[in-house]
Amino acid sequence: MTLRLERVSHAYDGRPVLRDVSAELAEHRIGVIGANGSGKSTLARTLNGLVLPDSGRVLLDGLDTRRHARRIRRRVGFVFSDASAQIVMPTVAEDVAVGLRRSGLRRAEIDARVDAVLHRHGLSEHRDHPAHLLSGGQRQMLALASVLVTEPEVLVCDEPTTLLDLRNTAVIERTLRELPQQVVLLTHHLDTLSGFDRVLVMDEGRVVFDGAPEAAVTHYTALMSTGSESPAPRGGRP
Ligand SMILES: Nc1ncnc2c1ncn2[C@@H]1O[C@H](COP(=O)(O)OP(=O)(O)OP(=O)(O)O)[C@@H](O)[C@H]1O
Repeated sequence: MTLRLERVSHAYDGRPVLRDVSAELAEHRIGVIGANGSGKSTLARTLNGLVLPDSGRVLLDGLDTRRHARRIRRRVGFVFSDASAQIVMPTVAEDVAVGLRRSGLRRAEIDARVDAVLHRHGLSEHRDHPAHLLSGGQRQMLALASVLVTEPEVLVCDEPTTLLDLRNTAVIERTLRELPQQVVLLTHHLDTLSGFDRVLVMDEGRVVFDGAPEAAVTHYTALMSTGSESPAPRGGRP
C-alpha cells in the first residue's frame, strides 16, 4: 500500500503553498514537520483528496485522488487537530457509528464494532454521553475512534495533540504508536518522532529534508534558527 505524490503543486488565491512535491510514502510511521504555514496541512489534505492539487497527482496504489476521492477516503482516514470540528453526532456511540452508516453492515454488527472501538480507546463508560461534554483529551480520542472504526489502511493525523495537555498528548501519542496501520503524523512535538521510520521537513511548500527523525529534527532546528532574526536563547524564555 503506497501513497505517491507526483510533482504536486497547489496555490490558494494565487499564492503557492505546495511547490512541486514528489514523494512515495510507504513506511509504517512517517512524520511531517515544518514552520507554521509551510504547507503541511495542505500536503496532508491532498493524501485523501480533501485538497485536489492544482497540478501533479496523488495516487493511492495507482488510484488518483482526482477520480477516486471517495474510494480513497475509505482507505485513508484523517484526524484533525480540533476534534470538536470532527464530532458530528450527539452521543459518543452515535458519533463513532456514523462512519459505518454506508458500510452495509447490519445494526448488530455496527453496534459490536462501535463497542469494541470504544472499549479499546477507554471510552466505554461514555458510550451514551453527549460528545460535547467530554474533556479535550476524550474528544480527541473520540475523533480518533470514529475514524479507526472504519478500519482505514492509513491514518493521516494533522497535529492531533496541539490542543491537549501533556498527559493526554502522551495517551494519544501512545495510541498512534501502537496502531497496526500506516500513520502519517503532522506535529510540532518533535519528541514524538523518535522511533519513526521517516520524517519529512517542509519549508515554504517544499520538502527540504526527508530522512531519519534525528537528522530531520536537526535540519528543522537549524532552519528555524537561520530563518529567525533574533533566535530565542536556548532553554529559556526571551
Ligand atoms: N483554505 C485555504 N484558503 C486560503 N489559504 C489557505 C487555506 N488553507 C491554508 N491556507 C494558507 O496556506 C498556507 C499553508 O497552510 P497550511 O495549513 O498548509 O500550513 P501548515 O504548515 O499546516 O501550518 P500550521 O503549522 O500553522 O498548521 C498558509 O499561509 C495558510 O494561511
